[in-house]
Amino acid sequence: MLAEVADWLDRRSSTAADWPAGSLRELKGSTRVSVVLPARNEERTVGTIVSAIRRELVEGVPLVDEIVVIDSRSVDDTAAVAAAAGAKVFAQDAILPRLPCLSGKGEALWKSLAVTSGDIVVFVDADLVNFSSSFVTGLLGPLLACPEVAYVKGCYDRPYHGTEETPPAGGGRVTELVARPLLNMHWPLLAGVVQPLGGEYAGRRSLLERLPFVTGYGVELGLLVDTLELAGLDGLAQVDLGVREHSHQSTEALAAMASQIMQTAWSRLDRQGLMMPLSSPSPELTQFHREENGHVPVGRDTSLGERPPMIGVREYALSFRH
Ligand SMILES: O=c1ccn([C@@H]2O[C@H](COP(=O)(O)OP(=O)(O)O[C@H]3O[C@H](CO)[C@@H](O)[C@H](O)[C@H]3O)[C@@H](O)[C@H]2O)c(=O)[nH]1
Ligand SMILES: O=C(O)[C@H](O)COP(=O)(O)O
Repeated sequence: MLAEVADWLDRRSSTAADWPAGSLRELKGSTRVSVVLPARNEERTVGTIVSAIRRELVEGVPLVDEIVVIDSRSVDDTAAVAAAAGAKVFAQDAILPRLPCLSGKGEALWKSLAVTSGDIVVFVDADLVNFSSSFVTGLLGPLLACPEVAYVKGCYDRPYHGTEETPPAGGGRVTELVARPLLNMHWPLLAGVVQPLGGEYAGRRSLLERLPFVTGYGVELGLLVDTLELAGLDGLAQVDLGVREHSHQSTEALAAMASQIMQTAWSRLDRQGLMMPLSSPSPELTQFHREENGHVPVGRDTSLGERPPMIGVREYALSFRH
């Protein structure tokens, strides 16, 4: 690990316990805070998360000014459950309706910037099964306390199939097998980020609106690399949020996520002119299903788009805000 990274870890690490809600109230002053949950078919978990934030950080210690759920083409009751719990709910495809609709989590996050008004935007996945409002306060702490910090990434332990004999660990398969090796290879300054793909992070609007967002699952890697470029390592902070449990996708589905993350890394390297002699990566992923007659190839499209910095569409976005 580079000496700068060790130094950054010393200076820019904290834990959620360092930022109790009461202590943030004064630091918040007139800063507006939005919490955004991107949600696709999360009716089982989204209500509990929204309710906890509303109860503890809107009605309790007033730190959060709005809770927004971006309904990402759910076919279940996500939107109704989130609204009943007290969130403002927007259908992803109804935001900025004059733009062609793209799909994916990154698209949901990018569009959230058009319908929220917080100076700070906190992103929380809607599939967490052990959510605590300290996830939000932990992410807010460094941003409210330290003007040089523009982006805060959560980190945690990630249980996966834990049993009594084996301690619960081993989650974050794409993180460990794809994202971390990629970052260490090409962006060693980001080697200190414990959970580069984690869905819980917060940023200042002034930064987020200047960043492009890839539309799919590459969004976290893209934001991290682009934040490093725009704000420098010192613009980033990391907060230990404890333990995170979420619903796991199949290995087959995670291969598509891995493909999108690699395409995002490629696009950032290409932007620096490093990939010039190589042809663009193919977004087609061939996987295999075992059938009676052997392994049958199945093609999966893992292509993803990219939205420009929201600041470029700000005027249009403002006219859409409620
Ligand atoms: O098209 C989509 C897909 C997902 N989601 C939501 O995004 C969140 C995370 O998606 P999920 O499918 O649960 O991703 P994970 O398997 O948990 O993937 C991890 O790695 C991804 C890639 O970096 C990150 O985007 C995730 O936040 C992180 O938890 C959840 O609330 C989803 O409902 C959408 O809103 N739209
Ligand atoms: O971040 C990741 O690597 C993916 O979300 C997969 O996580 P899991 O291995 O815990 O399901």
